[in-house]
Amino acid sequence: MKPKIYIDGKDGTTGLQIYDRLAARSDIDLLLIDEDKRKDPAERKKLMAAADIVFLCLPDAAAVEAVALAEGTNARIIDASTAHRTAPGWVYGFPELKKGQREAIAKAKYVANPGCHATGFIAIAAPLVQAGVLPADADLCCFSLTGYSGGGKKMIAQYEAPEKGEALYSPGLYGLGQNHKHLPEMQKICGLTKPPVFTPIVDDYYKGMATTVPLHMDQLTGVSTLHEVWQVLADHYAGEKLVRVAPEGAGDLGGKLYGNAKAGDNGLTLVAAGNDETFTITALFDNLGKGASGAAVQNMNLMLGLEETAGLL
Ligand SMILES: NC(=O)C1=CN([C@@H]2O[C@H](COP(=O)(O)OP(=O)(O)OC[C@H]3O[C@@H](n4cnc5c(N)ncnc54)[C@H](OP(=O)(O)O)[C@@H]3O)[C@@H](O)[C@H]2O)C=CC1
Ligand SMILES: CC(=O)N[C@@H](CCC(=O)OP(=O)(O)O)C(=O)O
Repeated sequence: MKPKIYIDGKDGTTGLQIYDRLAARSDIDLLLIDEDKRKDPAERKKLMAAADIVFLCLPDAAAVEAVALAEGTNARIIDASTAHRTAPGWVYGFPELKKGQREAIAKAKYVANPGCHATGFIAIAAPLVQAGVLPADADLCCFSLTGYSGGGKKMIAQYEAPEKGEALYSPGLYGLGQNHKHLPEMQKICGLTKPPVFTPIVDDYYKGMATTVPLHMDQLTGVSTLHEVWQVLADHYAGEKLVRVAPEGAGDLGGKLYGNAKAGDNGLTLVAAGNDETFTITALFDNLGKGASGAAVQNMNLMLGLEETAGLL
């Protein structure tokens, strides 16, 4: 029997993108809810009870309610929201994080899919902390560009309104109170003692992210060249199919990194550029790919014992 999958919130930005990645697959059965009942708790519960895996693509509060709704069923849950990413009993859905992470995801009942900005930051900082190169108490900064689809249907409507305000044609810095909802997972999953100073920036393009951590070499221990830092990342991600480390420098990319470089892709590319004193490491990916829906499908594949990249390459 094919595994049964239900996407709660299928008509939202993340839900639709998961649907797009699964609709043509013949190795799973998608359970679809009647359009007029998509917010009806009783009907949603019925589909959850029939499903092996439920994706939650809902606002945080609705995701918490949905988990309660699924209680008592055999459904395993992949939550795309921020609600459970640092919650006990949930496995963080970033398989490349460390040894044993994919096995933990494969067995989990509850998987929290990473935040989009958090995905970029963690892809950079976690391997450096694990290798002992980046001290856990480092004072870090991070800035992160995202397309407007990162804000879901409401933000998409604002940016695509025919008479949008002049400001929306230019990059917008937000989270200036240092209270962005991804900060707790950025700190905890990397094993840092304090959060980075974080500047997310949304701009007038649909999708794609460039998340950057600038570093001074004297913040690191046991390394003295950019090449050695690059090597730590290259070793960590050796053999990975969805995360790759680009050759050192931004040369291959014409010396410039664009926020939409990986739009439409499910992978993530790390670029280390600069010199042996000051440098940046940037994660390029799609907020709707490795930053949300692609990652969610990768986690589903692992949980079902299927090829991890099925439907993603
Ligand atoms: N967009 C992105 O790049 C990313 C999003 N996420 C997270 O994924 C989750 C979904 O975000 P996103 O897809 O962008 O948001 P959207 O607003 O685009 O979609 C949310 C969907 O949930 C539906 N919904 C809301 N409340 C309920 C409810 N009680 N029962 C059933 N359905 C409900 C909405 O219905 P309606 O259509 O009527 O509004 C909508 O279709 C969020 O938690 C977000 O933080 C995570 C990573 C990246
Ligand atoms: C442009 C924009 O507003 N983006 C959202 C990120 C969306 C996202 O990643 O949501 P999760 O926290 O559920 O992962 C933000 O920064 O809040």
